[in-house]
Amino acid sequence: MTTVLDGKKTADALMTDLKNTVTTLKAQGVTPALAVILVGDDPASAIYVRNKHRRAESLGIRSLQIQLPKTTTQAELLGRIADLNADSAIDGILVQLPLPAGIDEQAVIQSISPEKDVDGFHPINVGRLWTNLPGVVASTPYGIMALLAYYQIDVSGMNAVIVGRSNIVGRPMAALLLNHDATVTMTHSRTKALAEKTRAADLLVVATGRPEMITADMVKPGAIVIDVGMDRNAAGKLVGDVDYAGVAPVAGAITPVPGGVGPMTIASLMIQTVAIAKRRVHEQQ
Ligand SMILES: Nc1nc2c(c(=O)[nH]1)N[C@@H](CN(C=O)c1ccc(C(=O)N[C@@H](CCC(=O)O)C(=O)O)cc1)CN2
Repeated sequence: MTTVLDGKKTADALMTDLKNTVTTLKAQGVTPALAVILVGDDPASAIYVRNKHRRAESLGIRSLQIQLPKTTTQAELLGRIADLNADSAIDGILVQLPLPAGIDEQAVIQSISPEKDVDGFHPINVGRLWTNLPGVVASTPYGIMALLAYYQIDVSGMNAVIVGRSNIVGRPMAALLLNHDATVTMTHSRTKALAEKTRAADLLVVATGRPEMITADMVKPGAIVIDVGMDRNAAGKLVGDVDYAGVAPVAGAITPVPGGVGPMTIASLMIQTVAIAKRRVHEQQ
């Protein structure tokens, strides 16, 4: 029997506990606060930002949504970030990606204070992750680890294969799995004989943006398959990077799309915003 790793159910369960933590923090005089900057009018980004805002409000987290026009200059954006860096009532800052052409993504990420970089994209937080030191971790890989933990899946000693080497998912996922004692293989668009590698995986994490590219013949029977993709197929249906109908009967456990990794990404953002805010309690004392 294949286990469906239900990200929506898991996120809801984790958020119930987090809401209690927020209530306790507020009683101690700290209201966690998250600032999300959206530049431009990308429709998918607008939905993700709205969902982040709704989730934050439902938990009692103060949510600042900063919507800037697509004509915003890099200097203007850096100015807004500098103001948020200096605001002691703001715990987490994130700039929704992708950014409009003409804005240097790395310059923007690096302008966010590493202590408030709730996306975990700042090189200081990336370095902390790769040296297995405490720090903020990118929300999607963090959420995948939380989902595996919820289903009591211990990755220690597993052969983990990651397909995709993005800064948002593939690379931080590799570091997290390594930190949890998995044996990690990174693959990408230039990898030769990809199917040979994916078939060796006890745990397969796919984040390529190529709709339904992982087919049943590429998966070891019983493997745990994590699908980070969110694509539209030719018929316009929302699908992942994994051919769910073909792969689910082969896999031991699999995430659906939608309702798998996506909800865990937003839950992780909330968890890490609250974790940053907790530091303020100690600073106050
Ligand atoms: N600054 C950031 N930008 C982006 C990130 C990020 O972590 N930080 N990740 C993605 C977008 N993203 C969050 O920002 C995100 C994407 C998808 C979902 C989600 O819940 N998806 C649903 C399906 C939604 C639909 O129906 O369209 C699901 O999988 O069930 C949450 C967050 C890129 N940018």
